[in-house]
Amino acid sequence: AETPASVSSTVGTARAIGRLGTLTDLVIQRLQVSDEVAASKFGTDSPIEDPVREQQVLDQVRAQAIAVGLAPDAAVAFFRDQITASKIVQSGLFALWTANPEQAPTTRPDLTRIREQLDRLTTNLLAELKSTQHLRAEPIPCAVNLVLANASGTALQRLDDLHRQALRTATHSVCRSSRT
Ligand SMILES: O=C(O)C(=O)C[C@]1(C(=O)O)C=C[C@@H](O)C=C1
Repeated sequence: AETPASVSSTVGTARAIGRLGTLTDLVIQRLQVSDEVAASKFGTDSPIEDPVREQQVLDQVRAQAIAVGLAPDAAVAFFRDQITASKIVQSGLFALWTANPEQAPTTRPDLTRIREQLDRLTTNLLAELKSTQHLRAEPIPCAVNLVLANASGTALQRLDDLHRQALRTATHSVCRSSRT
């Protein structure tokens, strides 16, 4: 039988299953970073929605998509979903922390640092969109792999209802976003 230590180290390195596993892991990481974004803003004057930053993210996506040979409009659409999903997580956590102040974060992470993390995830997500583009153009294999990756990623990362809902929003166009 495995000891608790080996179980937790297995979980720590566990990866979502299948050909969309890495993409799904990166999408989940971005949602988990959104918890940090929420913690950086909660109890401050900074609103969840920052249209100027959103435009910066999407401009960066468009430029990098062209550079790696992805259809820029499809890449931008995928990242609009990632931003929507981030706002779902942030609003859900704000509501939770407002109703249950004892669960609110006690330290406030630096948003500039967190955005650097998000920028690195943008690059990694675009690379993964590129390396899955042929699979994503095939509707049935894509759908099968997406279900597998989402189910395994949800279980391995023990996502709660809020993050599951965000994951669905974040991945709903994965099997269409390879269109040129
Ligand atoms: O950078 C932020 O302030 C975030 O909240 C993250 C993020 C994103 O997902 O990239 C989400 C919502 C904001 O409108 C801008 C950007």
